[in-house]
Amino acid sequence: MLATYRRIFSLLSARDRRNFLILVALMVAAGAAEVVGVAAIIPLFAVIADPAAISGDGMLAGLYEWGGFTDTRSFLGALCLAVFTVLLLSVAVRIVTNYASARFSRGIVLTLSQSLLTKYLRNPYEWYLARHSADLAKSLLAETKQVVNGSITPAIKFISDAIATVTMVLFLVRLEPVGAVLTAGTVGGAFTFLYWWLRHRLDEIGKDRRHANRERFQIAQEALGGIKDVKILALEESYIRRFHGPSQRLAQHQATMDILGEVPRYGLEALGFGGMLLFLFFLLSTSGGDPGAILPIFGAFALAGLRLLPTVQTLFRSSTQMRFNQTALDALFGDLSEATGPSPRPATVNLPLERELVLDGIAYNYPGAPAPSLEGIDLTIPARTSCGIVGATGAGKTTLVDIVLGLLVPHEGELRVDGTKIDETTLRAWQRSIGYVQQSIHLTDDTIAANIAYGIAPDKIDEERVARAGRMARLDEVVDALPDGYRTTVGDRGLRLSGGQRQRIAIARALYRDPEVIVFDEATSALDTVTEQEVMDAIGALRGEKTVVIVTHRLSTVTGCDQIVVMRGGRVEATGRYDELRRRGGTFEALLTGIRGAA
Ligand SMILES: Nc1ncnc2c1ncn2[C@@H]1O[C@H](COP(=O)(O)OP(=O)(O)OP(=O)(O)O)[C@@H](O)[C@H]1O
Repeated sequence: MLATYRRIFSLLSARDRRNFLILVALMVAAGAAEVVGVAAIIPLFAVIADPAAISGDGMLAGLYEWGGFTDTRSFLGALCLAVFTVLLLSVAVRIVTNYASARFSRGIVLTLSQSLLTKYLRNPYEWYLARHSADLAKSLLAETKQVVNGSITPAIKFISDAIATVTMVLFLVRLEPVGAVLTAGTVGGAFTFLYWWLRHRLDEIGKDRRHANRERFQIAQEALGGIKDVKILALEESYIRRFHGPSQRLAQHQATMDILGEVPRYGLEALGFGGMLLFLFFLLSTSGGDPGAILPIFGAFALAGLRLLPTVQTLFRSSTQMRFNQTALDALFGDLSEATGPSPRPATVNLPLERELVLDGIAYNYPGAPAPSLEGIDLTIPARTSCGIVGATGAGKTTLVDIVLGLLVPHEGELRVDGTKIDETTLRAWQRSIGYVQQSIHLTDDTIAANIAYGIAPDKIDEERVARAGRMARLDEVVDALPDGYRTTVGDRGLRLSGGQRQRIAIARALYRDPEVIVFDEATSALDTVTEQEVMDAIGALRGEKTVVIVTHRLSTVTGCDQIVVMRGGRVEATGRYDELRRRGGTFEALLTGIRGAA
């Protein structure tokens, strides 16, 4: 349990820690208020047991006189009212403490998911290569909630209940040491033994709950993300069945956890009742059988027991919950404490490409890959020219483009823009100069304009820029035919648009920020030849104005390029214009005649 607290504390921000200390102070006040509430009953029972207590020189007699009471009945009535008020006040303090605890826990969900998203987004691109996006989304949304509900809230509740219990037990010890120590020892011992006995089972189901939840997210993402394949291959039933297994495990583990946390309640009620009878017997035998002498103490113990029973039960429940959710907490802690690389400095200006882009002796190895994916790449791309990168599958085209985009950092060699080396100090400025179009665009369910001005707040969208980017991408002919023009909604993930239209939106998106360089990564591969021609016309219109890099399988896409780079096995095999390369043969000739496997 200490490990849970250590982890939780390390996840809290300085502000959260400060608030936590305030919360603990409130909990101590609530514990004290509870004791006062119970202690208030003692004078009441003392008067009931012995009305003579109001005469003489005791505290009760003093109160009787100070209040100007004339008979025992009215004094008892006033005492009842006072006890009730004290009890109400103690309940009010408890409500305020519980409210503060709940607010504190809810606030942590926000802090945690925010820090996790910050951590994820600041990680370099390479970090994402080894991760499943469904897993990240699950951690961000579902697991943070699970950790807060299952670990942090119970941990806070545990402290609050422990403070209340300890304060009350200390008060009872002062009142009647033997009875108090015996009761606390029996109940505490029974709970500790039960927790010890259940701990391995809780670890086991806690671990499997996390696995089952991960499987659910993966299956849901696969099924909903690939809905076309699911429909065509009639995989609906198979996915429904696959989803059922982990969902059932998840529900079962949660139910087991709930019942394990509740089981001792029934035992505790019986134990409490039996204990009270035993205590009564003990008091009667030690007081010489005088019921009047034992009534105040017994009353206080009975009331304290009434207040403590649910508290002790929650103490146990909180500890089992913490144990059950330890795996989720550990995983979240692991993600949050993972070191991120240095964040590239933000840039406010572009690093424009005026003369040439140089790749000098570039080599790159994917993490864990046995062989380098790029080696000895020397390449010069003059500004405002077009460069086609071709090669068989696995030749290293995408890796090369990711290096140019600054997503991957080369292990050897360097990338230079007009002589400036691209490193973490210049990366952001370089990336501001690049527009990127990939094979399939991720469209949001928003207007065409918002999709072109991707990532920009709706009130900041520059409509003129949208129209200009649209014109350059040859999108205006499509948009002009729509009644709402650029304000037309594209529908979830662009289902209402054809492939060519979607790709033209992708080009317009890349052009919105008016970049000097525009990179097309298999941007036309998924299109038919007629649609490809439309998109190629749009790309052709950029020639001479922008530096264009086109990665493709299809040689028809690069016929007009100023330079074509032929990749093979992670190296540059040849460079030249289309006709030159055709004459030279080699991989280019093989690609031309459709022979694959040259990589
Ligand atoms: N995340 C990765 N981890 C390990 N190896 C990788 C990873 N991505 C690519 N590779 C390897 O790097 C090499 C180059 O891959 P790359 O994707 O750059 O080729 P490509 O020419 O773009 O292929 P394609 O035309 O099929 O997209 C391949 O051998 C591939 O297996």
